[in-house]
Amino acid sequence: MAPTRSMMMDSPSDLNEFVMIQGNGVKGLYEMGLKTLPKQYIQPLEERMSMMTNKVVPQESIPIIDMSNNNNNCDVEDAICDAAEKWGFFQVINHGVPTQVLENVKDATYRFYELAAEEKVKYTKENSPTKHVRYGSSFSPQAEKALEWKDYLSLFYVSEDEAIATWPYACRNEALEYMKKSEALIKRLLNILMKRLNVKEIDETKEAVLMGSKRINLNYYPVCPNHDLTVAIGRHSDVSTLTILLQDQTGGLFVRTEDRRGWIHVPPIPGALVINIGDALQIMSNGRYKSIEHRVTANGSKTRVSVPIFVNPRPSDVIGPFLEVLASDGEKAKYKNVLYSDYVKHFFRKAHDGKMTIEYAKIT
Ligand SMILES: O=C(O)CCC(=O)C(=O)O
Ligand SMILES: [Fe+2]
Repeated sequence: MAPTRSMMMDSPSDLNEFVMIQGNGVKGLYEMGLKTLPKQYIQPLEERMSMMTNKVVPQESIPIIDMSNNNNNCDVEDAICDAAEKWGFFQVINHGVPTQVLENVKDATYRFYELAAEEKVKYTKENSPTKHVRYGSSFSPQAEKALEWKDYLSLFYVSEDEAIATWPYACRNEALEYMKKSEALIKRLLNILMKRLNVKEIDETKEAVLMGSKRINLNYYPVCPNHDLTVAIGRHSDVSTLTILLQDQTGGLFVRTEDRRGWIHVPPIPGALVINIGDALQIMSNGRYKSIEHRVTANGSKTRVSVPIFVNPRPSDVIGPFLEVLASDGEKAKYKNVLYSDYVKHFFRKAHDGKMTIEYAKIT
């Protein structure tokens, strides 16, 4: 029997069957014409953006950095390192990734989600032929206090051949092209950030630990009924070294203020990319660069897509503060050495919980 709207509202197992097992995602819920939010998505009061405790600070903004060659390189470098130290988040323009490549990957995101559920379901945890390709909804359903209004396709990059053989046809060329064309930007950013840490050269070992593996996610946030009662992504910081995020013109990404009392909106800028420091780089820089909490609100009138590239250490790498950072002025290590795959496992074991993940690596 086809599920009805009222079944969906009342029964967690029917909802799970429809969203996850059949692969309809929250996109399917939206397309059913639900007028009220199923209770599984209702977030506790303190997590809702409409609460006073989650004050939006409209006068604040993260830095917007023009990376074009016309600018004094030293100014650009300083702006990037300052932003990484103070905000952990910034936007870049004139970054060298062609606008067409960005437009194409957004179109490809829509193309994937417009596939029939029977097609998308081939990539769920239960069905996917490879653990490197995963289609899902919400974050970590078993662990969450409440579900999130989000569908995702997560693609772990191993090699071009493997990507061509296993990534969904609807989006694989565009996702690969976006990864390839952002490589120079990633290297430039990491070189700049390393210089301030006294790391003079990114040799093979450093390159592996900084950017030895990559994951690209195609996020889809459909229009949401009673959007104030839920979130699209709960508070978290990324476990990456760096994240390169492409967002569309909808808006909804918020970053924690420095005093942790409020949230700053990251305004969409056509052609820009949002860059944020992840936990791995906070650890490697011994806390010099900040991995900041962020979240995404659900939208009551517009569908939103975003495409982050998570630049990560390899799962088998051990990460800890770089010796160059500690040597510079006899600084004490704030973090211990941890196996990166253990760190990531720790992140996925629990619900989105702001900045708690990094406690795992802290020396107390
Ligand atoms: O959609 C966004 O703007 C942010 C996504 C995000 O934070 C993530 O995927 O980790
Ligand atoms: Fe994130």
